[in-house]
Amino acid sequence: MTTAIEISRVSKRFGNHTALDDVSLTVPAGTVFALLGENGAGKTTTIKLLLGLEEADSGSMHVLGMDCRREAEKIRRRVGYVPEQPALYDWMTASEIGWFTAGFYPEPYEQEYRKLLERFRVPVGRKISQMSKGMRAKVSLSLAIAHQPELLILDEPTSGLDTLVRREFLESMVDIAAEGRTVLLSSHQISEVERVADIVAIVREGELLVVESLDSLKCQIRELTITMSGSRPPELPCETLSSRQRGRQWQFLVRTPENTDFDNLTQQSEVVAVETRTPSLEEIFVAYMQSDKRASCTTESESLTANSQEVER
Ligand SMILES: Nc1ncnc2c1ncn2[C@@H]1O[C@H](COP(=O)(O)OP(=O)(O)OP(=O)(O)O)[C@@H](O)[C@H]1O
Repeated sequence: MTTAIEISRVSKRFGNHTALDDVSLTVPAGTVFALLGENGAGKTTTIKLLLGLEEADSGSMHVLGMDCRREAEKIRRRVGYVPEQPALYDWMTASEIGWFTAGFYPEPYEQEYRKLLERFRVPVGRKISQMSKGMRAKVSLSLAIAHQPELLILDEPTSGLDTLVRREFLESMVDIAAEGRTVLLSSHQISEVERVADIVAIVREGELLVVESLDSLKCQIRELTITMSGSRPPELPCETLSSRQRGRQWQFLVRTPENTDFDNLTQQSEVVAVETRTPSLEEIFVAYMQSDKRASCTTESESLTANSQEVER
């Protein structure tokens, strides 16, 4: 397994506020890796540290084998980055901004950029100031990928874009990963992430709660709806991420080994019926946000390694 990003025990504080707290994770090359978290969770901070735009207080970070502190400039040359609010020169046309940016990269940057504008149907002669939000986003993405970076980092790439543009963006990410390149994506649009991500990391207030392949998360997390004849809650033989009671019905999101058979729960006294369902990524995300316990990252990184090998195959 080759590694695109390696973050080891990184912490970052802004004054008294801890933006990242002892975060470690590995992004295998050729995957779409999604960083999920609520506002202020530390997603943008992670991205800025990776690009050397901020410096970590402790720990180490490597991108494509390069040290984020010492080799930031080299990293920025090899990585494509679409920030949350791309800063584009408003007075330039789409074509001019491509010509200008081409000066920083080897050929055939401009040619590739023009092909991308054509694919995204962006009018090349239109000034950035006269473009819609979606068109600007497409220009940003084209600028970020025209040098065919091995790693593309996108911070909230689809927020505020319409469904069709969002779909185009997501399809480009899948295409990029299919070519063996890596995409790191920070997002609030969880249902979209579910369509494209291979690996998901959930961050809450600077803490990494889980990092795992999406397939494995979806195999191991189940929603259980248990109907009881009395008021006592059922006893569960597994880790509970969230629970909710409505009268005599209990709903749990639980984490269990794959293929756990819950039928034998009906042997417990007062258990009348047990139903199971695979939750959506959004439901899993909400459960982690509401869980008060920090999940064991050691176990999960172990399973991540196993699952990344699965992804590679
Ligand atoms: N330059 C800074 N100075 C002070 N505090 C900062 C700075 N940058 C980020 N923070 C704080 O660090 C925390 C993490 O911010 P960050 O921008 O990484 O969150 P985020 O997950 O990207 O949020 P969002 O989804 O809203 O963009 C927040 O509490 C934020 O206020």
